[in-house]
Amino acid sequence: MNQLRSSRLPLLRIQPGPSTRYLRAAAIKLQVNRLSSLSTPFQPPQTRAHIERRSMSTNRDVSKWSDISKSTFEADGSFKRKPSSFRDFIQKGGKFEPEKGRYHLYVSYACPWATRTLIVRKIKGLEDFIDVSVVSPHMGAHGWPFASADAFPGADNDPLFNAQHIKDLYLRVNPDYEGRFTVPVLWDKKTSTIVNNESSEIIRMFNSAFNDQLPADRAAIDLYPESLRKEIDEINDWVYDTVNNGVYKAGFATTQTAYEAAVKPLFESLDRLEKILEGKDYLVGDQLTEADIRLFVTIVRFDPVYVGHFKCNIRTIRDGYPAIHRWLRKLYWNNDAFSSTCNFDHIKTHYYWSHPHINPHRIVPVGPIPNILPL
Ligand SMILES: N[C@@H](CCC(=O)N[C@@H](CS)C(=O)NCC(=O)O)C(=O)O
Repeated sequence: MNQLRSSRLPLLRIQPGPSTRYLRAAAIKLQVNRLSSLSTPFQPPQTRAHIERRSMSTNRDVSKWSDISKSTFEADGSFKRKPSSFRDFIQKGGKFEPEKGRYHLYVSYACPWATRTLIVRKIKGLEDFIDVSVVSPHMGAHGWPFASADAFPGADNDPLFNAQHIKDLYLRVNPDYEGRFTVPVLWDKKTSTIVNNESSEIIRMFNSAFNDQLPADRAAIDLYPESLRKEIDEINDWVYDTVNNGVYKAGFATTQTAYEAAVKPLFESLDRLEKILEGKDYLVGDQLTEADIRLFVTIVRFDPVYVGHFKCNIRTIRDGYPAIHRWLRKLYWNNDAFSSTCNFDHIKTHYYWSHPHINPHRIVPVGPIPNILPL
């Protein structure tokens, strides 16, 4: 009782009534619980920075960046993608040396940008060099959750910190981080930081940084060969703007004008790609390059998601673009790097569930059946 009296806890006031005895017992139990949590005997010493970091990452309201339904759009109703924030490189002699097992890749199977990195990791045979964790496709108010927060089939827990969401990793690196909590994230276990969160740069690193340590046949695979760089850069440029990002610009537009300003160039670019791919297996030269990988991740999502969810419905790939369709199916059915990294359940669930501002009832359409046609 002495302890009770000396505590600063306000005593609960209980009005007399039929269940007074039950309430009084509950109130005493509550006081005791509060006291025992106050008198925890030993707390491991923590640095001030540690305490601040923890409280910043847990208490600060970051929903403006984590919750896509709170996104603010441009005044003209258009969607503008912000540049990625972490732009370091894995390279010999640099801050981030190419070392087997040092780096961890956080991805979503739903995300086209993240899937680029999975495809290149597989093509280059880097599975033993860089381990991967997959988030749940339900990107909600806190952004991307790990399985511990949302046990979706195929999702993983965070093996490094048991983080509940991708945002926890960003805030661990920088408690003041102001930006979107995107995947992919390439994480350095040695210095506990994010090396890079820009897929176009991660795939370049995977293409060459580990070559010295890879078997000769894998090291020889070059998805960005010197002789084709100019052509690859040129095609990447307009494909990024009008196709990869074009589907998002159409889907996230909040005015008719902004929507049409995105959907028309998108289909003009598909028409252009159709011509390029007539009688060809690859976009640039006669070999698989990063240009194919960067386009593939958008095209494989096109009929199952972008046609309906993002209103990119002037034509479908399967009915409107025979050359693109053949190129898509050849990559998917003939190369395991493309099919094994493609999870249509995660893809469809993510888009239709995660954008309630577009699809308020979160109903996932059943079709198209099948998601991708046989060759
Ligand atoms: N430029 C980045 C874009 C990555 C990106 O936007 N990822 C999306 C998923 S497809 C994301 O994580 N969005 C979370 C958000 O915006 O809150 C890259 O290519 O790596």
